[in-house]
Amino acid sequence: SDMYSSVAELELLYVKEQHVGQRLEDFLLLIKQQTAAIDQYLTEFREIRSANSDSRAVISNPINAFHMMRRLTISWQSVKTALETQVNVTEIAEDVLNISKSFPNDEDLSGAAFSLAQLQGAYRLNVSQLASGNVQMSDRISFPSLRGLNARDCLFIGKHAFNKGLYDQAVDWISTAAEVAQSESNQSATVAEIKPFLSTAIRVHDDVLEKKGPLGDNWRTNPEPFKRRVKTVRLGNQSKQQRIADAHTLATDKSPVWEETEIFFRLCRGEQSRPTRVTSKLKCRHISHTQPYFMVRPLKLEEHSLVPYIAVFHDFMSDAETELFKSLAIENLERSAHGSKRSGRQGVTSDKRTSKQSWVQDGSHHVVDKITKRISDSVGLNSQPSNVGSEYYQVANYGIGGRYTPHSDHGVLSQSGGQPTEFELMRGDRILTFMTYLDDVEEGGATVFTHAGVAVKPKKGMSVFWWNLMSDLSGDTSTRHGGCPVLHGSKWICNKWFHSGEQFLKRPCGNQPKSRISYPGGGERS
Ligand SMILES: O=C(O)CCC(=O)C(=O)O
Ligand SMILES: [Fe+2]
Repeated sequence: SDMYSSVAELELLYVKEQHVGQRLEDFLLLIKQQTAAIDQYLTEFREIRSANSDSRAVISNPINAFHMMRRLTISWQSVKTALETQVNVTEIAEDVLNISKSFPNDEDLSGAAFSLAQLQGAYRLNVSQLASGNVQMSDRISFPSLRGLNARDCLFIGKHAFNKGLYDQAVDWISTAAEVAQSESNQSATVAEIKPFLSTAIRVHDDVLEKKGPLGDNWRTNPEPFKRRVKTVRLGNQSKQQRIADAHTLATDKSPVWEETEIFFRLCRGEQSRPTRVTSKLKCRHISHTQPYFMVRPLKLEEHSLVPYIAVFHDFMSDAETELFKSLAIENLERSAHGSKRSGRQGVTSDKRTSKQSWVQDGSHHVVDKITKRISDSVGLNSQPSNVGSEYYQVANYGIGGRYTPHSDHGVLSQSGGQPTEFELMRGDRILTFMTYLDDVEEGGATVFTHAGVAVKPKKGMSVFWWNLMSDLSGDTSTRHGGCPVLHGSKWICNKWFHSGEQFLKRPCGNQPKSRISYPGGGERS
C-alpha cells in the first residue's frame, strides 16, 4: 500500500492494469459469444412455447418436430460450447481477481486526492483549469491530462482538503464540483448533493478565520471571509501573513511551522529573489586539483549560497550510473519515514514525506564503490568504514505531488527517542549531505532551503551538497531544507550522509570554536 507515495510504483501499477485490461477484453468477448448462442436458442424456444400449446398439439406437426430436433442438435451445439467455455471464464476471472489483490485501497485513493489538493495549493493552480484536465503552472508551462475530473472527483478532493484544515482550498474544490456538475452530461454528482457541503465549508472557513486567523500549523483560510464581515480577525496572525508575502522574508529559528511552510512553498514556486549583493558573490568554477583524476574530468561546481555553504556539482553521475542506482533500489522500495517529537528516532510515516526509499549498500556493486570514492574525493571527507564514515546510499522516489517538508538532516543523536547507542555516539552526526538527482523532473520537485532562500532544480546526474554541522559539530539550522511537491514527472534522489566521527584526519579543527564550514577543503567562514 501507500502506492501514491512513489511514481515508480504507480508505473508498475500501470503495467499491471494493462494486463488486467487485456484479460477483461478476453473475458467480455467470451461472455458475449456465450450470451449470443444462448440468446439465439432461447429466442426460438420462447417463440414456440409462447403458443402455450400442449406437447401433443405441437409435436404432432412434423415441421414442429423437426425444428425441435434441429434446436436440440445443431443449435444446442453452440449452447453447449457456450456453457463449457464457462470454465474458461472462471479461469480468467480468477486470474484477474488475483492480480487485483495488489490494487490500491481506499487509503491510497485518499492519499492521492489529498496530494492533488496539496499540489494545487503549493503551486496555486487554478482549480477549474485542473478539473478540466489541464495542469497549468503558467502560460508557458502546462501539462494536459488525458481526461478531466468529474464533479464527484472534485467533491472528493474538496472533502479531503476540508478534513486536513485547508479550508480555502476546500471551498475552491467544492464550488468547482458544483460548477462541473451543472454542465455534466453524464451526471457524477448533482448540484443538490454538493450544495450542503459547499455551505458547510464556507461557514467553517469564515468561523476559523474569525476565531483563529488565516494561518496556523494545521489550518489555512483566505485572508478574506466568503460571507460575513469578520470583526475580530486575529490581526497579529494576519500581519505576519502580510510580512511573509514580502518576497525577501526568510525563515528563522523563531519561525512557527506554518510560516516556514509558506516560505517553503513560495520558494518552490520560484518566487524568492535574494538581493544582488548576496547572489553576485556566487561563482561557478572547474575543480581539478584535489585528485589526479579530476584533471581529466574536472568537477563543475556552481555555488548556490556561501553562508551557509550550498553548492552543486553538474554532471556528477553519468546516465548509466543514475540508472544503476535506480535499478538497485526499485525492488525494495518502502514508504519513507521521518522523525517526530513524539516518536523520537523511531520514524513515522505521514504526508510530511511522501516518497518511497530503499538503501543501496557500499560493496553491492563495483560502480557504487567507484561513486563513493568520487564523492569522498570531491568533498574531502572520509566515507569509510562503510556505514560509519558515511551511511549507505538512501535512494528515494517521490509519489503523486510527492514532497518532503522542511527539516534538518542532522540531529540523529539529539532526538528525544531515548539515549543514543554507543555506535551512534562513535559515528557522530550527519556532518554533510551529498544528494544526487537520478532523473530529470519536468516541473516542481526543487530542493529548497527555507533559511538560506535557495531553490535547486533537479537535474539528472547533478549533485547538491551542504554542511549540516558547524565546526564544533553542533547543528546548523540555517541548512533546513525540504523537497518541493513534484508537479510533473518522477523524482528520484540518492543521499549519501557523511558522519562527523570519522573526519578527524580530513577536516582540520577551526581556529574559531564555532564557525561554518565551507568548500573546498573544509575551510571556514564565520
Ligand atoms: O527531495 C529533496 O529535494 C530533499 C530530500 C531530503 O531532504 C532528504 O531526503 O533528507
Ligand atoms: Fe533532508
